[in-house]
Amino acid sequence: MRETPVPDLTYPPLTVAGLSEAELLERIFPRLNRGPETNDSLLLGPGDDAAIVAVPDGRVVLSIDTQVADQDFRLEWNNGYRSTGYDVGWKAAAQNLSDINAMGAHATSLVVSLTMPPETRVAWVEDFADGLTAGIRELGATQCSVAGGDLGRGSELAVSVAILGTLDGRAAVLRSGARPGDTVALAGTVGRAAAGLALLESGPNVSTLTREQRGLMDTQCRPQPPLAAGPLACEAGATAMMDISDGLVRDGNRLAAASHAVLNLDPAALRQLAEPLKPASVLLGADAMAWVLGGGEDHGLLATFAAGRPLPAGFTAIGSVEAPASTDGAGVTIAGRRAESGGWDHFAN
Ligand SMILES: Nc1ncnc2c1ncn2[C@@H]1O[C@H](COP(=O)(O)OP(=O)(O)O)[C@@H](O)[C@H]1O
Ligand SMILES: Cc1ncc(C[n+]2csc(CCOP(=O)(O)OP(=O)(O)O)c2C)c(N)n1
Ligand SMILES: [Mg+2]
Repeated sequence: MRETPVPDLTYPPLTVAGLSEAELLERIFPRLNRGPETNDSLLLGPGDDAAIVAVPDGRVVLSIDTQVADQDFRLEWNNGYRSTGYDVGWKAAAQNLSDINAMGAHATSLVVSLTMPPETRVAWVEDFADGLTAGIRELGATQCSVAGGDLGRGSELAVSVAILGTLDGRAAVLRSGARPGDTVALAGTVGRAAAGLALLESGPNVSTLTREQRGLMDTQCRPQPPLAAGPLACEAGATAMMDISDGLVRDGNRLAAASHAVLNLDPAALRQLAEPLKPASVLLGADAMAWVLGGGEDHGLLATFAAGRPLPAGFTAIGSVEAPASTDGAGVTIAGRRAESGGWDHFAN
């Protein structure tokens, strides 16, 4: 659990412009890598020109993801909630750990770059470091350390994380291996982060929200990707896998296209996924099914498994893989009918 943050009582509040880079780093370093675990692969951590990591498997899984203020989060949302540094640090960890999870791997280290306007409070940056550390630990990525990073000044607050992972000798699970007859399965949630985003953007004031509604907001601000499920799916012989960051149908279309297949989803399974989102959808006059089909950022896993195989822990069947009727017929269908895409596109949305 999160420790109660020490309030910043200085007035005016200390901002990053009031410290040197070295002084700011001195405040960040002790907040990183605080777990009891030791990471054998980190040979040299923060403090030199670059970090050094061992790659015992001979291969490294590598990804990068960026969050920019007002594109991926807001410091102040329309419902009055203020994203804490802790939220943004947690989400930076979660969305990057998720891409490693989606290959069937586990994360070993990451580097983080923070671009900040000069008026950013030092307390916010410290909270960011705490959130990053807590996200890694509490999501279960106990072998992942923060190997280093970068600080810079800019007009927008932006956070980039590049992350490394290992497959421990296994073959990765790609998007391209789904075959007709396979079961389509989901681990983690879909639609919760989108419902949370709708509450943050247009919902009633944050102070009036119920526990359930706060929980949806929390999924948007501090997502909980199912990190045990990726390596488990890999070991269980998943034929294809990806994480859902942009929406079930949009991402499902990507997996389907890579596999030259149709993912035919079961409407009853989709209705079950929508059911817990109903109260929030009624409150906002929104469509719970649209959140299930189009909502990104829960970072659940979409995977396919050979028919008849028991699904690994955490996965539920939501459909089956079929052969496309024509060469350009790959995509997602619901009970045989082509699904509308929706979902997130940075340049179209
Ligand atoms: N600017 C870029 N240059 C090269 N490759 C990119 C760039 N942006 C994205 N990609 C690649 O395109 C693929 C899809 O990217 P993205 O949608 O960001 O993946 P994900 O949703 O899993 O994070 C990834 O393999 C990614 O590495
Ligand atoms: C202020 C704000 N507007 C919109 C969104 C919704 N949103 C932003 S990015 C995104 C999709 C996931 O981000 P992306 O950078 O595409 O991650 P990737 O697919 O690369 O993992 C969504 C649904 C948000 N989280 N915050
Ligand atoms: Mg991904």
